[in-house]
This record gives sequence, structure tokens and C-alpha cells, in this order.
Amino acid sequence: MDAMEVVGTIDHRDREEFRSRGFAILPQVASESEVAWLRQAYDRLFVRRATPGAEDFYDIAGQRDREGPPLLPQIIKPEKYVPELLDSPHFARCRSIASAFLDMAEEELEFYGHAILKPPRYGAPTPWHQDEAYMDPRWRRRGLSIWTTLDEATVESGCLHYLPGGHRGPVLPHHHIDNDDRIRGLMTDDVDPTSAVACPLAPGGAVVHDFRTPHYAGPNLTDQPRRAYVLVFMSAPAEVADPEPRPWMDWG
Ligand SMILES: O=C(O)CCC(=O)C(=O)O
Repeated sequence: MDAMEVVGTIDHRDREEFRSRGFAILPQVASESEVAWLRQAYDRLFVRRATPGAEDFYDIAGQRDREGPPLLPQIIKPEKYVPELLDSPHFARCRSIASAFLDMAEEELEFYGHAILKPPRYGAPTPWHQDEAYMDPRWRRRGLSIWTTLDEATVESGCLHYLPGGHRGPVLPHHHIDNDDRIRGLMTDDVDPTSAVACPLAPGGAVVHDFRTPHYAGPNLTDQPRRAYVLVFMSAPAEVADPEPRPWMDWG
């Protein structure tokens, strides 16, 4: 029996929370049985594909040529390897939720997934960043991420933290982690973490954040893995007439 009611729709309070704070909390977007299915798909994916050099596998926090286990392993577009992910009720629910938050028809939304694993008692923090800092400034997209946890996500295991309202400001200056451009991950120093809101969740719960909302997750200090499956939904790109410089990007 599934313990909590799975909610695939949002109401005006969720919308208002998202509009004013740049994030919203959805306590249950996947049922217990869906979480069990997602976990086994996720684990198989990491066993098969989480090897250095594998296509779509990255260590966000480790240097490209680093030896040893990845610090913050991530698989981009897991749906390429497990197409059933897109047939799942969880995906349908998330697409409908994204459509409601973005006020765009489902058919107009582009999307992709990514999976970020924090193994037990191992792994780096995900430093403060805005997702938009990773994007090409020559193209503007409206969008959001729906971050579903497959495990208990707590402050100790690496739940997400947000800076409320940060999505209404600019894209902040970012740099590569440790100022080392062999590390793929970006971070910003321009946040005041004392005003951050931590978002602990039970398995199957989700947080939704705008591309511009600054966010952070700590290292996993617990004996359980912290498996997050993220679905990113966005509008088609619109060309920006006068793009802002993002010197941390490869194109300078
Ligand atoms: O799962 C994490 O540690 C970070 C997730 C994140 O930054 C994102 O989904 O945008």
C-alpha cells in the first residue's frame, strides 16, 4: 500500500510559491511502487554506465582525469538508456506539473533527464549555483527542474537548499569548482547561505526550481545512498539580441 497520496497536479498556492520564491515543494510525485521501479532502473543504469569516459556520464565535482571513484556521479539523459522512464506515470505527472508551472502546453515543452547519485558516506557537496549559469547566453529558455528523490533526502544526506527569491535577480558570476577548469561543475560565491531554505523530502517527494534559482546540496553523510532523478522541462530557445558575457563558459 502506498503511504502518501501521490499528487500530479498543482494548485494556486504551489504556483504562488514558485512565482515568489523560485521553488516549490511537492511532497509525493511518485508512489512507493513507482519509487521501487525507479530505484532498480537507476541502480542498473549506474552499474552499467557510471565508468569514466562513458558517454553521458560525468563526475561533476572531480577533475576530468581524476583516478578513483567519482565525487559526484551524474548520468545525463538516462532515458536514452532506459526509454521506459518516459512511459512511466511519474514522467507523465512531472510533465503535466511542469506545463502548469510554466503555463505552456505539454507538447511545447522540450525535456531531458539527469540522475545525480550521492553514494553513502561519500561524495562532494553540490555547491551553490544557478542552472542557467550552465546555459549558452545567446539563447534564452524558460524552464524548471523537477528533482525527485528516491531516498529519504535530509540535510545530512544532501537534500536541496534554495535561496528564496534568487530567481528574480541576475545570473550571478560563477567559476569552476576549486577554480579548476578541469572540473565540470560550476559554483557561485555570491550568495548568502544564511537565508537558505532546506527542503527535506521522503522518497518519491520532489522539489521544483526555476533555472535561475540558486541552490545547493550538501555531501551525503549517511549510510544510505541519496539518489535523485531530475527532469528538466523548458521552452524552445529564443535568440538573445545582446547576450551577457559568461566568462566561465568555454566560449568566453
Ligand atoms: O542533486 C544534487 O545534488 C544537485 C541537483 C541540482 O543541482 C539540480 O538538479 O539542478
